[in-house]
Amino acid sequence: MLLNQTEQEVRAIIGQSADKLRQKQVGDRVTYVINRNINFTNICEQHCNFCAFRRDEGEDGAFWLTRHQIIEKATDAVEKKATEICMQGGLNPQAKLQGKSLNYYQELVTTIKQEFPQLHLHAFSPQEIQFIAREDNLSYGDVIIALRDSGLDSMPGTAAEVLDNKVRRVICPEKINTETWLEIISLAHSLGVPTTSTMLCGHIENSRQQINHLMQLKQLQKIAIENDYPAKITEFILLPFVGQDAPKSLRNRVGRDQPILEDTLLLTAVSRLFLGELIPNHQPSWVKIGLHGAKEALKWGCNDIGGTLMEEHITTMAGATGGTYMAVETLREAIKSLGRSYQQRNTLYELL
Ligand SMILES: C[S@@+](CC[C@H](N)C(=O)[O-])C[C@H]1O[C@@H](n2cnc3c(N)ncnc32)[C@H](O)[C@@H]1O
Ligand SMILES: Nc1c(NC[C@H](O)[C@H](O)[C@H](O)CO)[nH]c(=O)[nH]c1=O
Ligand SMILES: N[C@@H](Cc1ccc(O)cc1)C(=O)O
Ligand code: SF4
Repeated sequence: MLLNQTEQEVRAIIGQSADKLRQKQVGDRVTYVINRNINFTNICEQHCNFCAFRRDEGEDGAFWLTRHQIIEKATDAVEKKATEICMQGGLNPQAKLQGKSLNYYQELVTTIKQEFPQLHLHAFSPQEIQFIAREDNLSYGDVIIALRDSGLDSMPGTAAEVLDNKVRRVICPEKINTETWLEIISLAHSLGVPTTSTMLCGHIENSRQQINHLMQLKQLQKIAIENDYPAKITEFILLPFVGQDAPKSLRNRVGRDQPILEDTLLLTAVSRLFLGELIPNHQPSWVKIGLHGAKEALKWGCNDIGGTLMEEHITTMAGATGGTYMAVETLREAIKSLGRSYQQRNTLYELL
């Protein structure tokens, strides 16, 4: 099993194989996207054991942005030439309009899209879709169609964590299970909404569970392609767990504050080898492993350096040290220093 290799020389060979495959599949060019995160609230009814972002209503540090604040952030993003807004939030049962969660989320979408129709709105994880459906007693399809028709362009494949119900019962016992995550992502593809895919790694999961996670992503992509769905998975992003300020239960069990870069790189390489031609775009998270780590990951199978983000709260609140904003020039310099060329892309990996 590749993931169980501990010797540095053996790991290096796995990395080189992934790097070669990356080169063959997508060439040497490294892409980036100019985007802005907007986390509209951190008030959340759930209590995931890795999450330092969530707050109860009224608790210290709880926030809930107004429409005006959201427009201000989007305006600033457009001034900085952003093509994408990435929007996710806590699951806040108070976030309703005329008694409906869907109305509130649709208003989030139209707030941005009416003002800036050219912006690509990448928003709402499968967990958020399930939350709206449950609150309003709607089907997942009803929710996705309504948001899509209001202007939602694509969805983050977050909330995947590790697609293993045993792991989920420990790290996110209140979250949707594996089957529901897969169902909602596949439904989005069939309804013409592209998604990304992620894995929250480096906590309690074992290598068999990591491989099984990748296998399920592969299967999802096969379903989208074989059924000729109008959308599919655009990229894979490894999200290494940051434990420093995460809830003590998980932090102490994992026993470390920051991700181990060497392990992240090995999994980066194995993900490239394993997902193969089905998911050709791979992105590291500079928020979680730093720009230095992201540059390394570009030698271990990644071909994209991610987004400018402009602000980041979720893992920064967990103690991530990678920063919250990367200027375009910084991303380009990082790519150039590897002897590779850079290219701006949009959310769907079309070159700009
Ligand atoms: C915070 S949620 C926001 C959307 C929504 N509340 C949900 O859970 O789907 C987005 C993702 O952030 C990631 N995340 C949260 N805390 C993290 C941590 N301490 N380290 C690394 N990733 C983390 C998880 O993968 C999670 O699915
Ligand atoms: N790695 C992180 C991301 N990545 C997502 C990208 O920025 C972008 O939205 C995607 O590639 C679609 O174009 N976003 C975060 O908020 N935090 C990360 O750590
Ligand atoms: N917001 C997620 C990262 C993310 C965002 C959008 C994506 O499509 C994928 C990953 C985090 O901080 O962990
Ligand atoms: S990961 Fe998402 S659902 Fe879980 S507690 Fe954090 S904000 Fe809430």
